[in-house]
Amino acid sequence: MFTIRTVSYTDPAAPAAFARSLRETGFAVLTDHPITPDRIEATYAAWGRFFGSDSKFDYKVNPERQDGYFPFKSENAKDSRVKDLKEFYHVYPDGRVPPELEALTRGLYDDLATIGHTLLGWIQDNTPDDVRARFSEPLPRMLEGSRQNLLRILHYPPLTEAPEPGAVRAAAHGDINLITLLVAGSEPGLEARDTAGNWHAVPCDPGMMAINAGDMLEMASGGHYPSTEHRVINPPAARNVARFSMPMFCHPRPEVVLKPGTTADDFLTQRLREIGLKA
Ligand SMILES: O=C(O)CCC(=O)C(=O)O
Ligand SMILES: [Fe+2]
Repeated sequence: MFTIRTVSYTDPAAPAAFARSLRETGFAVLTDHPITPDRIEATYAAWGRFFGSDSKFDYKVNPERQDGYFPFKSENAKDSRVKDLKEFYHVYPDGRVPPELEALTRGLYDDLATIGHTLLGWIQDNTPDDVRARFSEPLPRMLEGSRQNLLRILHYPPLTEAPEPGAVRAAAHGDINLITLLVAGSEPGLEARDTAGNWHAVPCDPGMMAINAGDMLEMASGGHYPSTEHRVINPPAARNVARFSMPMFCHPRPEVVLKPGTTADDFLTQRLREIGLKA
């Protein structure tokens, strides 16, 4: 059975149910979280204007710092030959954000980072002792003082022509980081894969937030929390519209040891090469 549990952020039983869902499926869905649908909609609208204007080309990604604008077809999933049908912008605390988007985006960034810290505390407290003993430090502490958390603003344009065979909005992949927080996308399309290879739509009604475990949490927990593959499928012909989403990737401080001999920085560098974002 592959059941992604939906838990209320305010329910005292939420932390245990949340950790259980992550353990069983690599995913969990939160309701009653503090980021309101209005705010999400306003953020998508403002970034939609940015992606619709040529000023985005003034913010082209700085390959050293990885901040800024990544044009359409920059990234491929690990081991995928074709590029994803998306353009996106990477927000880091030390990186650039266009001035008209600064207040909205930085506010959201900070609130998501705080929620991420809380959720890592829930996971920490609800992980069996033998697994917890592997963590080089408590999970929430891995995030404290981190400048590496990444808010990615994604724009998947409507499909204009028949895409290259195999090209999708986002090909199947696992995330690199500890956990990812995904407020509801502007359209459906996100799916998660169970261990038998079947795909399941991830609930994404307004007001929901999906959370998934990434490769770093899988590694640090010795596989207790699976980094479940997920993808974003192309829109149906009857609803060929743009889709916006904004995953917050919670990343440890670079020197955090994920497993003996591997720091977060070592792991990130290796994975960025694999997905074509770093030379
Ligand atoms: O657009 C989405 O809903 C998910 C995007 C995603 O999985 C990613 O960027 O890693
Ligand atoms: Fe992802």
